[in-house]
Amino acid sequence: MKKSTVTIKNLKLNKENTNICVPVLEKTVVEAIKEGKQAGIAQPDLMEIRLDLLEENQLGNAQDIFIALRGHMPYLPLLATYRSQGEGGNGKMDAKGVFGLYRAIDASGCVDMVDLEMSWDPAILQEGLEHFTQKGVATLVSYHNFDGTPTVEEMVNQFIQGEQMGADLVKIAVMPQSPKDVAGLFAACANAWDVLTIPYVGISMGDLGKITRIGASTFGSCMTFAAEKNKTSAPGQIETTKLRRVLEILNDEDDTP
Ligand SMILES: O=C1C[C@@](O)(C(=O)O)C[C@@H](O)[C@@H]1O
Repeated sequence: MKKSTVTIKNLKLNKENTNICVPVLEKTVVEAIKEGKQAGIAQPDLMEIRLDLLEENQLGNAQDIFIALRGHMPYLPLLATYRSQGEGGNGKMDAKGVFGLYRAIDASGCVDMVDLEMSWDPAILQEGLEHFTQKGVATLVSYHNFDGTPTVEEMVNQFIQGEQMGADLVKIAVMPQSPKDVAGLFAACANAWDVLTIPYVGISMGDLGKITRIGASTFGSCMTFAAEKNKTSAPGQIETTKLRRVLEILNDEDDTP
């Protein structure tokens, strides 16, 4: 059953609310715990642990990051992401390996959401979606293109595909080559507003696309990725506290003179 709002703890993910997600990008479990606690001070709405950036010998203990951060910030939803090299990350494992890693980490009981790439082997992607749905872990199906921006129609189709696969949320992050591409991403989100039931995330990356990290709230994108100072996981990310301020100005109904 498709839901228009995904609720995790006090967080509501839907097109009426834009939430700030801050990624943790460290090489070791110890550093990731330290950085996660530090990033939590700016009070993001969600935290993403980028497992693909951990050194390989750290992956066996990756669940300790989730356990420690849950203990430190019990209210904060945690997203597990292993971004493959093909989609702009550092991950070398195939979909089967990533599914296994997510399952191992989920044994901690501290994972609220997992990122599954649309480019995964379809059978494993389906298995992953069913497995985590059954476990009550939210599934975010994602598509990234660091080279360019597909047509509006293609992006809308990707949103629709994510919903049809049975994901709880769907995300696309694309690279603009022109202002027209940025407008295209906004157009795809505006269309998703009408045709999609599940919550969605749309990002146009780089300096050119920065406006989409702010304008997300106007176009129904339920999540925008921010960064700790000098710790961006993708080009164009804005610092958490600065982004929060801008979103507050945009969303403050009493602020119009
Ligand atoms: O998918 C995304 C979005 C992102 O690529 C961005 O552009 O903000 C950043 C990644 O950490 C995250 O997994």
